[in-house]
Amino acid sequence: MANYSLDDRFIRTLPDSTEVAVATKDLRVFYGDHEAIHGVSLPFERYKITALIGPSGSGKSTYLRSINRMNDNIYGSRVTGQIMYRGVDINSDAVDVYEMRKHIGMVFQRPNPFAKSIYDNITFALKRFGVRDKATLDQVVETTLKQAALWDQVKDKLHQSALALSGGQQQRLCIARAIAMKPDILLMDEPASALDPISTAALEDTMKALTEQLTIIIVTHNMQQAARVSDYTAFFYNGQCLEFDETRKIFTRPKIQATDDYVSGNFG
Ligand SMILES: Nc1ncnc2c1ncn2[C@@H]1O[C@H](COP(=O)(O)OP(=O)(O)OP(=O)(O)O)[C@@H](O)[C@H]1O
Repeated sequence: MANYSLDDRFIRTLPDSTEVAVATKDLRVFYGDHEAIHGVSLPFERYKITALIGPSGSGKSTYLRSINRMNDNIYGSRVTGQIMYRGVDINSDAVDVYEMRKHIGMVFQRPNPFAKSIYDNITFALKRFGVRDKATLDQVVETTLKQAALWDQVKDKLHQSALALSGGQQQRLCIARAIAMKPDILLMDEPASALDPISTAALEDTMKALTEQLTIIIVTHNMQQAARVSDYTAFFYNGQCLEFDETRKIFTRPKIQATDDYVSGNFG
């Protein structure tokens, strides 16, 4: 594999007028003594989709998970630096992590519905946060399933097990479940990796439609997908972000050799 210089970087600065949903500043993630993310500073524009790309092991998932502090759950991990959200550093000990995750939700690589009905999957967290009114819950179920492009397929079986749905349907249910909390930001870790092309296309349409109400940060190995859905792309290599720019620039005229080699398939 070519040995790329980690000093060779281009990180686009967004104009001051840009509304930034969340930004990391000098974010470092450690697993024990191993520093997996070496000081990444990136802004994520509100209501846009940003794709995180890069070779396996470059730190994309670690970085993504740190944004809503999922790394807190990993024994021995430590995160330093800032994660600025609405003027608050949510990497601070003072932050209520469960409350914060209502604003910054996550969808994982493998669909992980609860072993409950479709309806209960969507309403579970809302009920835990005290929403009891049936009409309100019914409304949330219908709205979120429509947003996730699943309503027509499941409206007559809302009380059947979510586990009986196909993989693509389960993933869209997990999106409906995540958006039921009305998050401001949705983190998606390779959400289409277990899906067929038709389900993937439906998922990408759903993502684009969701940008009317939220900001998406997605890890993907699929370059066509990054080019199709995202507004910005960040290229990760060896725990660093080497290039961050508008997606069309990353895929047509990247400024960094490593990015060029990666997006054109000449890497490694
Ligand atoms: N739970 C963990 N404990 C210890 N080390 C970890 C853990 N998760 C990831 N790492 C290490 O952190 C580094 C970055 O891994 P990460 O999974 O974030 O990369 P990635 O770019 O998302 O890879 P992939 O594309 O293969 O999913 C790797 O060296 C990996 O071995």
